[in-house]
Amino acid sequence: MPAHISIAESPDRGRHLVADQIIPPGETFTAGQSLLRCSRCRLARYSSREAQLAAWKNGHRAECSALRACAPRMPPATIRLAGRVLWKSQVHDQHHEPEGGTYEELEQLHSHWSSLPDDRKQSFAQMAALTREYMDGAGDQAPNATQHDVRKIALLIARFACNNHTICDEELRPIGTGIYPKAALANHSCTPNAVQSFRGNRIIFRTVRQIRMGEEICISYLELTGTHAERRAALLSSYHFDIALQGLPDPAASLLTASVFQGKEVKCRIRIEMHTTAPCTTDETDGLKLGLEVVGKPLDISNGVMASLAHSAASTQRVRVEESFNLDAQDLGGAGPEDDDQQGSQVHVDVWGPYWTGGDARLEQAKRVADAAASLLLSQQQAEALLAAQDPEQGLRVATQASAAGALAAEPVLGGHHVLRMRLQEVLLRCAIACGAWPAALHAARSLAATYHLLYPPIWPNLGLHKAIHAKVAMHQQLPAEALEQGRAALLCLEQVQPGSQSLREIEGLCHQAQQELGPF
Ligand SMILES: C[S@@+](CC[C@H](N)C(=O)[O-])C[C@H]1O[C@@H](n2cnc3c(N)ncnc32)[C@H](O)[C@@H]1O
Repeated sequence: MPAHISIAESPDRGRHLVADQIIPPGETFTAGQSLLRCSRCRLARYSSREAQLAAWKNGHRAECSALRACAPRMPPATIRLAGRVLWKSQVHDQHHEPEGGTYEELEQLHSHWSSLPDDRKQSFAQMAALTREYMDGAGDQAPNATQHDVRKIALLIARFACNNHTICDEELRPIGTGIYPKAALANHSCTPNAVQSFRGNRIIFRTVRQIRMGEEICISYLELTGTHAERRAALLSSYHFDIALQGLPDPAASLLTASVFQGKEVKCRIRIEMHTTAPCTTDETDGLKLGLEVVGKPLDISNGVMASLAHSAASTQRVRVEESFNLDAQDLGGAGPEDDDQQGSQVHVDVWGPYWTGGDARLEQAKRVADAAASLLLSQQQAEALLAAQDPEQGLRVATQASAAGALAAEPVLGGHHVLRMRLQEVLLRCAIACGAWPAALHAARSLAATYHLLYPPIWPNLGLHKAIHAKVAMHQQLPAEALEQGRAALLCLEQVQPGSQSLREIEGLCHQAQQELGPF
């Protein structure tokens, strides 16, 4: 661990990383090269002859025999990774402790075995049996049965499930998975103050805002544009902890779900997510009782915002509604952004709305929302399928039609920043780029920029990459001023989270070209 970061432990969050001093934004620290890595390639790749020799000594010799024994088939990534870990654990090099962590450190990580449902236990046990079979293929290199019994391997695979990192390239495309026992000590937050990136098989953490002394360093285990419900379900099923219990009021006692974001540029952002829940009390005024709270502080929301909340708060048991709003500081009363500690952080507000209990008018509205949401979802799925089938033109047609239908509706039921609209625009953008439809791509890039601004922290890799794409598309459309503006914004972001990357160099070149086209003035 770097000198200014230590490991702490608490009953509710387990072990976690804590800053021992103020850490400025953009600071990097490596949590090590992977003890083991599965690159999903056919053959292991090495950066140098020394690395190759070291890997041979560290277990690749056995791995190579096992891989040859099952060729031309290739074991799944998890099984290969488990094999690598176990072969490597047999080699005890007393002079060299792997930078990423030791096998002993790996064994201390959570497996959550006792809380796993039986079908998951069974599936891990099956994978363990297959790992054993694969490892036996190494012949005289195979581990002996007592060293690596199936139960032990199943526990190891369960540990992978809640500690692995997905290794991504610079464009954030997944290229493999790795286990990093030291980096695995970083806990999750939906308002992370650090982000992980990869250079080769090395994992690097970067701070995305200033971290106070004593503050926990957290990354996000998930894509941040996922809805609260999606994030909650994924964290519960894969990582066995519940974000609903963290700083949120008891769902049974409140009515809607939202997250308020506070940042420097946009003072406050509110993200509303609707869930259907068991019917609960409503007040006499409009059938809606808002139980809003910002991490324990009461939230005083103005009437105008209450009206917008009420407007979006239509839901049925089938459909979840999520929208993002810009709020002025005064809308947030006592929870305004003057508190410096809250700058750039996201504050959750829980609001639950059993709208179907509100009489015929509410039911009618809920039905319209459900129909609009279902149509957006269906079009998005169709466009994704067409893109995957190498037919981006058709995908673009489907997505454009659905997008236009929503925009042209006399009274759009779902707002412009609705999560389903965002997902439709994402596939529309990919289709448009794939078939060179630059005007459509530019339109989608602009509309996504507005939504991403509400959902991501100001410094975040996905945001930087989107601005880079927006800049490239604007350049294609011969709009150098827009390309320069977006390119510079992308540079500001990527310099902090991906310094030295190829994308960064490309955008520097693009900004230079846009500047030249604009001329000296
Ligand atoms: C990758 S490990 C992080 C290190 C872990 N705390 C430990 O003690 O080994 C993931 C596990 O940490 C715990 N965890 C991570 N983030 C958490 C959070 N925000 N709240 C509670 N527990 C969390 C969960 O048990 C999760 O399965």
